[in-house]
Amino acid sequence: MLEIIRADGTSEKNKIAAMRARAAEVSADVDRAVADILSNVMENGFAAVREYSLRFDKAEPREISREELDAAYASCSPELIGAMERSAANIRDYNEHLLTRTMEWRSPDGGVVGRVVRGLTRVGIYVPGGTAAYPSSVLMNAVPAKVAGVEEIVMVTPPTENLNSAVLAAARIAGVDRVIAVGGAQAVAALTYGAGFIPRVDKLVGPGNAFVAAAKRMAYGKLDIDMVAGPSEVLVIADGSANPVYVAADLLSQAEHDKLASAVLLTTSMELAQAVDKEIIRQTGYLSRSEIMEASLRDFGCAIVCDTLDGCAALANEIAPEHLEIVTEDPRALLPAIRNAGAVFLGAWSPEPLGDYMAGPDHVLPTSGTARFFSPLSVDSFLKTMSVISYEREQLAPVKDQIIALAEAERLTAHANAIRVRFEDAPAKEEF
Ligand SMILES: NC(=O)c1ccc[n+]([C@@H]2O[C@H](COP(=O)([O-])OP(=O)(O)OC[C@H]3O[C@@H](n4cnc5c(N)ncnc54)[C@H](O)[C@@H]3O)[C@@H](O)[C@H]2O)c1
Ligand SMILES: N[C@H](CO)Cc1c[nH]c[nH+]1
Ligand SMILES: [Zn+2]
Repeated sequence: MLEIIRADGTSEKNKIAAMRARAAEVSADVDRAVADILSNVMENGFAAVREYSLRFDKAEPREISREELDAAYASCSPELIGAMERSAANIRDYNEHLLTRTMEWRSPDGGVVGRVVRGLTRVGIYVPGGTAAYPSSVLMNAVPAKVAGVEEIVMVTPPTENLNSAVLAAARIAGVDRVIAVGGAQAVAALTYGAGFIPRVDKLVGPGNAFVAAAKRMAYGKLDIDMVAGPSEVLVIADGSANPVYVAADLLSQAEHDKLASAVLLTTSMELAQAVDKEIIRQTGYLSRSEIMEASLRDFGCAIVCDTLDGCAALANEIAPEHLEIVTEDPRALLPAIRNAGAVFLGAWSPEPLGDYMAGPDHVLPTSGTARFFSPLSVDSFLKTMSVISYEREQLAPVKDQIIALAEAERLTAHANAIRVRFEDAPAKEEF
């Protein structure tokens, strides 16, 4: 059941504010719990990680062996392996197109300048596994890291029944170096401080529930993070031409992730909003995770009927959703009006699950309004760059006086000296 609101300048703003307030209420409780977990692991190391793992997931943290990965791969059906290989190939191709390459060129002074690109050394990837198994998230995290040339990829995921053979096979396909069965905020803490056999990493990426998202946010500074990728969200902008069956299905596809997931319809057609509501009830009737979907639609779902598509776009930019579908007569025409979204899906044949599993762009995307400033996970998330400067005497000579003038303006005489000594009659090397 979807609450339908007619936009009048106030009602829709109140609804958005109420959804935000509800999310903030949940996250205040979560933050308190996560702060305790982080400080306990910092003080007590692996013993604390183990205690939380037993408490929340009823299992010991452990490392998965190469043999287990091979056996898991062998036990998957050829169809599933084929689907994962194709998904991995599309993610690889997409990220190879994006890859920032090392570049060197001559500056206006004639010296050589440039930027060399390096993959990060050791990266942690978080693969969720509390209420569902996510082999696709293994690929979406690890393949871009591989394209970037990361030296060591350490994957963590909760030690639950969701750590199944598809997840392990995906790790093998993507070339993950180590798989450790540990999840939640305790996994984030272990990768932040190092705990027993769980190594400290330079950067931690990947989505997770509210506990994981809060832990990453709090750990930032001790390690780098990609973004806050928490409970899933979808926002559909549709006009009267949209098929309500498809729109309802797409909203439900994200509502099923989590009771904290959000699914919102912005439309110019009251008839469509009502038809989508009916469809949601019909489709929820035969889908398996109806309890989760009903809770997320109740607390974080609604349909808002606006006067114009530009009005829909303005509201969407304010919400800054993780996924934004545009299902209108001319979807591309609305794209220039969109500024804030993790990923935009154009038209009825680009449903959100296409992006979750296959198209190539990442499904690890910013949530909770952070698409205002965060970008999707990609090869860029795993790269760093260093600049390179290489001048010869004849290129340094014409700019020496200006460097000295700048150094003297800053009263940094040693800086000026380092230039000056090169152009004075210095003692010959042998005299030292
Ligand atoms: N944004 C994205 O790119 C993206 C992609 C895939 C999934 N998701 C989201 O990831 C989330 C996956 O959540 P999940 O729960 O299935 O798996 P998860 O691995 O993120 O979280 C499970 C962990 O949460 C911890 N936990 C559970 N209850 C706790 C409590 N009361 N106190 C402390 N810790 C607790 C447990 O340790 C458990 O291991 C969903 O919200 C889904 O929407 C997001
Ligand atoms: N929609 C999720 C990102 O919010 C990603 C995902 C994985 N599997 C299915 N969906
Ligand atoms: Zn999804």
